[in-house]
Amino acid sequence: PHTLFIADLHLSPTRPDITDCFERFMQQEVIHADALYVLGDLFEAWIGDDDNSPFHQQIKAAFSAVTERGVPVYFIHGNRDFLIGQRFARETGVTLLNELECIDLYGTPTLILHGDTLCLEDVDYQAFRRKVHQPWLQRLFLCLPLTWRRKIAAKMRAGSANANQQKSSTIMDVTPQEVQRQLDNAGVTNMIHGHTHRPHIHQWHQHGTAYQRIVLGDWYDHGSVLVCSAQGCDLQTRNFTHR
Ligand SMILES: O=C(CCCCNC(=O)Nc1ccc(S(=O)(=O)N2CCN(c3cc(Cl)cc(C(F)(F)F)c3)CC2)cc1)NO
Ligand SMILES: [Mn+2]
Repeated sequence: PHTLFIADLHLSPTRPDITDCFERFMQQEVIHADALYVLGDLFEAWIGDDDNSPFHQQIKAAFSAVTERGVPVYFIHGNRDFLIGQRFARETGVTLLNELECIDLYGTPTLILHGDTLCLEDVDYQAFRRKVHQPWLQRLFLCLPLTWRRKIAAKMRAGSANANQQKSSTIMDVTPQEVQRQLDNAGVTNMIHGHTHRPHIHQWHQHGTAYQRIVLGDWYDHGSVLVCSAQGCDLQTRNFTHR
């Protein structure tokens, strides 16, 4: 019995190699798991559940195949796919979670989140996030014709790509004080998140207590999967096949 965690796949029609690896992972591994948690940035972009392209249908079918076999799949929004909604959940059987959740991981209470809310030094991003998380703006955006949303999204992805290149790598990492604050606020000692694309199992002590923070890796040039069981957690890679 084991539980699987992935994040930051940034699935897009331009990267069929990532999609192939993801589909193989779903068909061969997730069907045998207790559960799968997707901790955000599953997609490189998401402009509404009504964007029903063949690519989106392909990914949705991969989720339906495992949820219909009784394997629960949970999703936490990332900074890219924050507009994934109830229609996607209904069509795939995926359960949407809040941005911060505490789960019982084989007896260890564990805080799970995407991780972008831990990066307090990236003030531009935090301002962007506050803006696009306003319910009225989300409702307005989702009312626009898909063609308009596609144009706006293309501009914004170009914008965030070049903004990211200019940021120093440290501001793109988590703020340690915020990590500790979130753990102590929840009263737990274990955390799993993605977003920073810096896979690692961090372990430290604070006032005589042992803490652990597991960061999931992105799927840019190979898959990254966290396999957790009663025996503990193991951060693993999955190779892409040559196409
Ligand atoms: O990625 C990283 C590094 C950190 C990068 C941070 N930057 C980042 O995430 N940027 C970004 C995220 C999503 C997209 S998008 O294409 O999916 N899409 C664009 C249009 N969206 C929208 C929604 C609303 Cl409510 C309102 C509007 C409005 F009002 F502007 F029109 C637009 C919906 C989402 C484009 C860029 N780490 O993993
Ligand atoms: Mn992210």
